[in-house]
Amino acid sequence: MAEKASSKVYQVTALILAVSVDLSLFYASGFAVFHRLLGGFALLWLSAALRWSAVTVISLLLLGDLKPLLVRFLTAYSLLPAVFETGTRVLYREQSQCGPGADVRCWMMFAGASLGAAVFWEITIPAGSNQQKQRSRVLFMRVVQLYKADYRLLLGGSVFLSLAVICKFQILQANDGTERPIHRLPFACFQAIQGAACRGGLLGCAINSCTCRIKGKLFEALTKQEIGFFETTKTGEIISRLSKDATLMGKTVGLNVNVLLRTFLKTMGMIFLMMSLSWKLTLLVLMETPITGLMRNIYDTHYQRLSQAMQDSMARATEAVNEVVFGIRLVRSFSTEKHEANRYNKRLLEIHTFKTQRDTVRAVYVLAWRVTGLCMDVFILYYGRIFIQKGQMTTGQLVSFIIYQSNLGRNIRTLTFVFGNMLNSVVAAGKVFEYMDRKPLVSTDGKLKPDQLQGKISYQNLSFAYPSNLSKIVLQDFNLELAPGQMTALVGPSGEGKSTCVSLLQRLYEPQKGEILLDGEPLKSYDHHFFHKKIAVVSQEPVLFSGSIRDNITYGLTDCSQERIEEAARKANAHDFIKTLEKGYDTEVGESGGQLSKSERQRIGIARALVREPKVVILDEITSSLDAESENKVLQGLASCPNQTLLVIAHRLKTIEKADQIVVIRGGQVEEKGTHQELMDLQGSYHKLRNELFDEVNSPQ
Ligand SMILES: Nc1ncnc2c1ncn2[C@@H]1O[C@H](COP(=O)(O)OP(=O)(O)OP(=O)(O)O)[C@@H](O)[C@H]1O
Repeated sequence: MAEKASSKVYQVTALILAVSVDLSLFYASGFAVFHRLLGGFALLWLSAALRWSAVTVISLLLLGDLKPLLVRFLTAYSLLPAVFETGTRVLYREQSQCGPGADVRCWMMFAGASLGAAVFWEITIPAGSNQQKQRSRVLFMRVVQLYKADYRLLLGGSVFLSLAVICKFQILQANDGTERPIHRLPFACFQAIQGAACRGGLLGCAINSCTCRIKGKLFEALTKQEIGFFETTKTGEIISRLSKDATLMGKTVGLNVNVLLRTFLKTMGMIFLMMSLSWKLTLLVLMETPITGLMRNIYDTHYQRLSQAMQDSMARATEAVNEVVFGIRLVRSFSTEKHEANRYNKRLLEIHTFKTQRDTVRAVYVLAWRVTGLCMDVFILYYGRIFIQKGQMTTGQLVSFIIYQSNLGRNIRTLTFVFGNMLNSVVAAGKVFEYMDRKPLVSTDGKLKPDQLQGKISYQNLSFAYPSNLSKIVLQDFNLELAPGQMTALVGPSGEGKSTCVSLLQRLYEPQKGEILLDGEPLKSYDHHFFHKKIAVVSQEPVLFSGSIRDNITYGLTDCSQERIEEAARKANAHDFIKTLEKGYDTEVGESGGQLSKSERQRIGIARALVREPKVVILDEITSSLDAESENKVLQGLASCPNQTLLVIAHRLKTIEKADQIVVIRGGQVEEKGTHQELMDLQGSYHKLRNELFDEVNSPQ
């Protein structure tokens, strides 16, 4: 306690000492300058340097470590009096009121101004933003690289841009009331319009072309991601990156850089013209820039936050619509129309709230921005009048200056706006590149493509949890062998890991421990296309894409003869029903195969798997949509390919009994395995399970 109190006393004493030393130095430097002890500016700046050293050393002694904001404050605070005095003497050839005879009001004014400047600096260029800047630069250069293919369009656009800017100046100069040739005005106008139109057209083409390229690349990268990625990333976010962020990113170079460059050139030209009329008024006008920059910065932060929140709500609203459209049968049969309408209204209200907040922020910003512009106009008129009275300017020059200034004001506002936009587009580019650069956790760069494949599968000490729920171990030390040419049936209670075994064999996920071998080689060492041609899967609900039956059967294959298609369809027991259709194999299946029955979709799914002549066939509960006869025919068809390894998840007793090996899975492990007879004799899990299934099948409804 006593220690704390003494430390407080020490700090207060040190602070008083620091302020006293600084005030003494402040007055001493004023006194020395006043009496010209060392002569003019040299002394002014020497005393400023001395003050800076003194306050820095004292602050270091007091605090031990100086934060960047404090360093900025101390620097501004020590140097400001010297800057102010030098400026007044050079510009007005007189001493400022805060010169040698300065009083404590000046001291406080400098302290306040320095604090304001340091805080402004901190907000606009925060300390530690170097890393961020470096990253933005790298991202920007990467976007520029993407524009490489459109360099001709960009080059043409830049030429027309320069032309338009030059002509605009000619127009302004011809109009500013000074003695410049007016007869060239119509030509300059024509050139400016032509330049602007051609520039817009060419750059627009470049933007569109680059945006398409970005979207294409992003989509390609997305399709390579593992399933876990899609399970852990929101659909709305993926769609937002593909649509909004990719579009924003495409505009980075083509639009923002173009506007930035054009406005920058115009601004520079305007400043030059204004300087030639009155450099003092020009400096006054330029003081608006940091203020509008700061306002824009604050506005951007809030606007982006609210826009993001609004987009998230929009994605949720779209999701709600999608769910209802896809599940309209369920909605109707549970009569939840009102409930769904309320749910959607709630989402709309959320969007509306964020939109209102965002618009309010925009309105406040526009108001502040207009008030700043108005204040600047008043200042210009006030000082302009003074300069006219002093004979430093003519009325004509002031009018010309005001014309330029209104142009400059517009340009400065455009510059801050485009700069903000550019930062946004670089942030968007960062998000897009994050997906483009993402390496899928399930790699697809294996090279192995053996001429002969037996189809022997071994699960070795496999442990696995789904990426969306890593805490729940689904398979643990799982070991299993599937022999070539044999049929293995996976059975077990629901939710014990049967489908997970299949997903891992398809390489939809990567196990956390252990691995699966195909003919003694890890699955990941096989070439991606080769592997998926050799392992075919038919799932419970096969997905069909819109197109013909033929397109769906040959999905992903480039050359596939009609005989091969028909043979696969026969094995899948699909050929007969396809032949009865008016257009046969050219019949359109509709969106997601909606024009076919569940069983027909299933059989086309089986034909699609078999046409690839795979070595390993996986049937994941196909019995749920096939009747016993169809399933029998499918299994017979599969039996006609004796070398195929068949893995079946089934609940139908007859299917299971036929298997060469039956594996009971419970708790993510193999509990029992053997033939039907062996397991029945064992009187264990399988026996019990079978009795349960038998009871289910025979129970009176
Ligand atoms: N994509 C997923 N993300 C997270 N957990 C999952 C996922 N898929 C399945 N699970 C969980 O993993 C466990 C095993 O599921 P799996 O689908 O492999 O069981 P199953 O034996 O095939 O069941 P069923 O016979 O009902 O199809 C379940 O507890 C399930 O909740």
